[in-house]
Amino acid sequence: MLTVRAPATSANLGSGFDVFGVALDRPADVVTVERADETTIEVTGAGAQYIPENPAKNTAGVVARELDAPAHIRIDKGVRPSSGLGSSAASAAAAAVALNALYDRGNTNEELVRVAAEGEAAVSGEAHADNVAPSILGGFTVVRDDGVLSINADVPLVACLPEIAVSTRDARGVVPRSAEMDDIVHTVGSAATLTAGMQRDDPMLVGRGMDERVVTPARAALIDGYDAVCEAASEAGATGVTVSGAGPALIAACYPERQRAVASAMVEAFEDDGIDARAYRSTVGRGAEIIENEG
Ligand SMILES: Nc1ncnc2c1ncn2[C@@H]1O[C@H](COP(=O)(O)OP(=O)(O)OP(=O)(O)O)[C@@H](O)[C@H]1O
Ligand SMILES: N[C@@H](CCO)C(=O)O
Repeated sequence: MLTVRAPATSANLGSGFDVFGVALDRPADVVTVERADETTIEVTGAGAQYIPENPAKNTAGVVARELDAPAHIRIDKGVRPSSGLGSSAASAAAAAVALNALYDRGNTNEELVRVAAEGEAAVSGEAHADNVAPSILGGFTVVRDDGVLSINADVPLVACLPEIAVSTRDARGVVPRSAEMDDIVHTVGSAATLTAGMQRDDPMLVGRGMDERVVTPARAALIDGYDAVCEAASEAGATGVTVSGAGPALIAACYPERQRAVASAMVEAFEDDGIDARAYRSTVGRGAEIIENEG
């Protein structure tokens, strides 16, 4: 029996649609695996009632199939589904790390990112790896077709999760199919600024680098209260705010001394709009870890 904790993540960070991701300190999924003749899944925790236990429809079950590693899989959800905090990815990442160790498969973490992305494909229709990469590797990650980079960074973040659901499938449906050249140039400038900010542990550059004009406005329209929450976060000292993943969570960067105020301002702004919300204060966190191994 083996247990792995895999963290929530925030994908895109505005300018890095389907490319950038970052591991958060919390929340996290905890996945326990035991060898079995065929895969079965049991889900408890946040939003468990919305998550299929059929292995073909659960990201962890798809990972077990991809690794040819049948197991009884217990998923304790810390990351609520349809949150924009990489819920389906956290289970996929934890299962990949756990089953790779349980069956001694010897895959590298980079190989496990590809396996876990197949789990994501099963639920969202596309194998984007920008949540599973940081959930497995930790840090700030850059995913391309030809590989994945991970760098450690020390930048305070606030993820604010309102009590509304937006499915990744729906949020991918509103992404424009084309963009104007000046918006593309702007996005490249932002993405480079954000990457430099992560390298330098500079919250101002990270926040400025979140600015993006094509995907974010289309997604923001699906999130009640978006403009008011961004404004409140900025007034409280956020250096940048954007949609986390496919939403409805928002992610903000800030200096350490402003983190508490930014978190409160975001929650209050959602509440002023009649929407309950909670904030997670985080830094750029670690990736999936084995927390129990009973041989
Ligand atoms: N192990 C799992 N954990 C969570 N959701 C799962 C899992 N397996 C399948 N799903 C399904 O995946 C969907 C949730 O994934 P979705 O990508 O919409 O949310 P998310 O992972 O929180 O968002 P994002 O990718 O934007 O951060 C739900 O339909 C849920 O039933
Ligand atoms: N890059 C993905 C992350 C959500 O799974 C998206 O924004 O659709």
